[in-house]
Amino acid sequence: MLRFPEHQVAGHKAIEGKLGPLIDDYGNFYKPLQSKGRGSNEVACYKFFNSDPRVPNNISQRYIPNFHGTKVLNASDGSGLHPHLVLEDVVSCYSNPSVIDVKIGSRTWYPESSDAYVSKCLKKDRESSSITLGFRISGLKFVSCSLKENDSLSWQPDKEFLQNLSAEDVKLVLSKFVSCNFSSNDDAVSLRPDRAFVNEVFGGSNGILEQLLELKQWFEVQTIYHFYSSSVLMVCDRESVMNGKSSGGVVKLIDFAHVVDAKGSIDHNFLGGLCSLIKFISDILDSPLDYENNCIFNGNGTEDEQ
Ligand SMILES: Nc1ncnc2c1ncn2[C@@H]1O[C@H](COP(=O)(O)OP(=O)(O)OP(=O)(O)O)[C@@H](O)[C@H]1O
Ligand SMILES: O=P(O)(O)O[C@@H]1[C@@H](O)[C@H](OP(=O)(O)O)[C@@H](OP(=O)(O)O)[C@H](O)[C@H]1OP(=O)(O)O
Repeated sequence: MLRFPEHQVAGHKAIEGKLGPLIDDYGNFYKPLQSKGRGSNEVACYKFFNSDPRVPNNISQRYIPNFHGTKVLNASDGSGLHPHLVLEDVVSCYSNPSVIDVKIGSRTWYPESSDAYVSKCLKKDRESSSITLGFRISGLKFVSCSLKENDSLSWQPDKEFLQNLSAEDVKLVLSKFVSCNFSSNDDAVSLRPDRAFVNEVFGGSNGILEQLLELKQWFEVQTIYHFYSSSVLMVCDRESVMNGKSSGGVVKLIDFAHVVDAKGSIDHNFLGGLCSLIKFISDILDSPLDYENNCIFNGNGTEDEQ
């Protein structure tokens, strides 16, 4: 039985009669091929990552979701049969994952985009943290550890909220990804993050920071593709970490609709954004309390002095 992916945090969604991804009980994530060549571009990329020896094994096996070809399925929008990419559902092995989708790059439009497309992307890049930080948080769903009755267990702010985050807000949101101390939607933006899992999830030899650094090493040399508008998806499951079942978090590279031929040059746009994200995560690991002592998040994308 196919269903809407309950842990999907960004992108086109299979809700309100729209075309979006579906999942099954066997760990598959079915992403509909998008129109205007985006779907076929993505299929070509996944095929390439699966088979081309120029992509090192540590990159293709660890950071790219497994690809199982394409399958024609009934589309979520009721329009009939539609081809879908069959991907590994990278959150299927977790019961309550926290997920954050970070769109990398200060520029999300690809070369040869139409003027209208450039304007659309540039507007979003300017309004969000993309231009200033080299990345933006496209979506998230964080699960708290609260076992109190009536407490909401997850925080999934809307798109408008995420679109307006300052650098400090981004730091706080990333801190919340590794924290335990929020229990309702409102608390989620007003409490100081306790960073209960910062070392387990961001730190350590298997943690997210190390994974991002490994990805960065590849981007420092790869001249095959430029990844416009692609995301780094970061996942952690607090229960598994607490029970010692899983170490750290998981990093995956997703969304290859606008990946283009690099023509032999480094992808500075992606590399720059990745370095910036790495810096944010290193800072959170290295100086856990420096900014939390000075401000709290008031939920409006601004800070209040304490
Ligand atoms: N392989 C996967 N396993 C689990 N979840 C996934 C996977 N791929 C994508 N997702 C979920 O779906 C969301 C959207 O993915 P993706 O960016 O590929 O879609 P999109 O519709 O192309 O996005 P956009 O509208 O930004 O172009 C991600 O934020 C993530 O929550
Ligand atoms: O609707 P489209 O043409 O698929 O374009 C989507 C766009 O609608 C979507 O924005 P929003 O409507 O959700 O605000 C973009 O998401 P971001 O806000 O994360 O940029 C998609 O990236 C667009 O897809 P594409 O970039 O392939 O044109």
